[in-house]
Amino acid sequence: MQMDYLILAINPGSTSTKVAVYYNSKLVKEQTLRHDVEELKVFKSIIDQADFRRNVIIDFIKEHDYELKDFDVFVGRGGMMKPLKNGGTYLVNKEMLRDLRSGEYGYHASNLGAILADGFAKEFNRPAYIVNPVCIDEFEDISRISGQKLIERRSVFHALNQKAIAMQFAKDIKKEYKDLNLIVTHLGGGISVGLHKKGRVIDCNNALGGDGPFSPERTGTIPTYPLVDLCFSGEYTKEEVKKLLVGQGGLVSYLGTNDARVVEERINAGDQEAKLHYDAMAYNVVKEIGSLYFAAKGEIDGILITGGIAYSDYFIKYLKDHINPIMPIKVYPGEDEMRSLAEGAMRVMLKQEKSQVY
Ligand SMILES: Nc1ncnc2c1ncn2[C@@H]1O[C@H](COP(=O)(O)OP(=O)(O)OP(=O)(O)O)[C@@H](O)[C@H]1O
Ligand SMILES: CCCC(=O)O
Repeated sequence: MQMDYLILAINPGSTSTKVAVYYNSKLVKEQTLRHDVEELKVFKSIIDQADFRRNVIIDFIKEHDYELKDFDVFVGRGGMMKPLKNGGTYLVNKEMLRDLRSGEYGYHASNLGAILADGFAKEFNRPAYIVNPVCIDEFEDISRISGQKLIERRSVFHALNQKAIAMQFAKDIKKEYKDLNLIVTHLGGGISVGLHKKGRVIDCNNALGGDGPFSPERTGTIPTYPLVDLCFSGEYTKEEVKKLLVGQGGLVSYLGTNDARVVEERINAGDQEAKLHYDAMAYNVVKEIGSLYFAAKGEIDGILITGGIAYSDYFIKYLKDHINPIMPIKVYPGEDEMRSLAEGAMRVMLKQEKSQVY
């Protein structure tokens, strides 16, 4: 059995495409290729971005003197598919690609993970996988109840990173993930706050359309009656309304950017509008963490903060000022998604784990 593998990990996010080369579990090269709102605006749908993101990845590969045929395995972030009861590594198959392309379960940048990995893999007859997709569903029944029988709450969140960070924290304190109760907050283009009870994410805001805090580019929970009025105003198509909620919501709608660093530059230059809306985003994150803290009766072993915005001293100070008096937060800036993708693929290649079938 071959024991050494060169892996290409592909992680399409709402504001970036992250690409990494791993030699077995060892990181060789990693790059975050950022996409401006304007750059992505020209595409009608996320699936239409496939060629654009594929070319960006090919440029990365060439720049680092690799060729596609050098890779033994391709692994992508998993997207919006039917709810999956089991976490882990899934082989990309036809049914999965069909659901990701059709958008039957929704569209998100991560739908492109399997599509791009499969496209590369097919050229050289290599396998393509996804790991812990955003549709992992470990909700308890009580978390599904929305308040309207026709609408059920769904588990859609940054499963790959939330789980990776939760496991990292468990390791740091020399405990097992399955023995801990945690609140994990991912602060990216989208924001998710999950309640992890003994290794299962039993509640979480739906990071994609959406409840919970607003994010750099999404509304999260908004007043429902005005939303109904907006839908029936005749001014917007269904797709346009969805875009107002995801893509053109949150900071984008107030400040015209999804880049928290740009917002902070404006705050530093004295822009009060920027400060008000950025603080409001932090305020809403605090409220979400607080609600899960009490939902868990305060029996929480750690409150963890991760994602791109966790690099921000300003944002973290706001969270600390509000949360630390109850329980000190633990900050893991950025994400561990690329390593999680590579390790998920490795476990299957080394036959330590069987890949799951979608
Ligand atoms: N040093 C920093 N200070 C403040 N904000 C930052 C910093 N670095 C990145 N960010 C912000 O983090 C956000 C992007 O986070 P991240 O890279 O985790 O998201 P993504 O992968 O594009 O989307 P998602 O995580 O929702 O899939 C952007 O708003 C970006 O401006
Ligand atoms: C589930 C949402 C993932 C993202 O925001 O990127």
